Amino acid sequence: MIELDAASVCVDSPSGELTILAPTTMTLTEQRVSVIGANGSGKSTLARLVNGLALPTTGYVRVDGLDSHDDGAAVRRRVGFVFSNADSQIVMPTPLEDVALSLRRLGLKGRERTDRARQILAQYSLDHLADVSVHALSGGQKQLLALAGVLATEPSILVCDEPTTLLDLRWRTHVNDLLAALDQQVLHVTHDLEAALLADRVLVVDEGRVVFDGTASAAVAHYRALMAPSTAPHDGAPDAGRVVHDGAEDA
Ligand SMILES: Nc1ncnc2c1ncn2[C@@H]1O[C@H](COP(=O)(O)OP(=O)(O)OP(=O)(O)O)[C@@H](O)[C@H]1O
Repeated sequence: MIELDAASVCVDSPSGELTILAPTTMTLTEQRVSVIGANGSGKSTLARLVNGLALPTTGYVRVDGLDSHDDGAAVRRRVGFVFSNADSQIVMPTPLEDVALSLRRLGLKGRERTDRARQILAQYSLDHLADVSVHALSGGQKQLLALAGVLATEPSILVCDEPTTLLDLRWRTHVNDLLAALDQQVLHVTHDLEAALLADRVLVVDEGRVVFDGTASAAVAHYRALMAPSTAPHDGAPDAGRVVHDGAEDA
């Protein structure tokens, strides 16, 4: 379970303190939560808050009851993070070594760790590439490897920040299908509205605040209206979500 309690993120800028995420309060218990919104709206900031990569300037973030400020290491162990560019995540020369490195976190050593890494690669149909250079992998294979490496650490929650943005349609579908089948709670930041439509709950972020929170279809409709030139965004159906204004919601 993810809880944000008046959590905001501010950064220093040449013109003074800049709020990049306004105070946000919400509890996310749904298995599949998507976050959509324009470029630069604050989606990644929200995602980074959830796994402790960013700390709230005000308020609190708790994951399964653990405070990201006081228990940062425990939160990061619990929340796996997948980036859009797998190159920023893969650090070892071969897939086998990369997954084996992730497994160090679980305390596995030597032969046991190598065997487990091979099993994990096989699970993701990457076993035939176990010992090749990671530079030889396609973009899709790299993203799959990054995902395998994160899931190897057995996180209880997975945060994916636009994991399919750099992938072709076939790989995008493959990665989305894998995410959909996971037992973990998944917070999926995406520009892929088809994927967002499959979520149990969708947050729309705009100009540093969550402006809509509700069912997938209502949230996507809200986002489309927000993005349409010179069209005022309209509220979702009352039972399908809520428009959020400064932490309060419309009746
Ligand atoms: N450390 C920082 N200093 C100054 N501005 C920042 C900092 N981090 C983020 N920002 C700004 O905050 C805004 C939100 O960034 P964020 O990466 O969360 O957006 P996003 O919705 O994920 O965008 P995209 O879809 O393009 O990835 C952007 O305008 C970004 O430039």
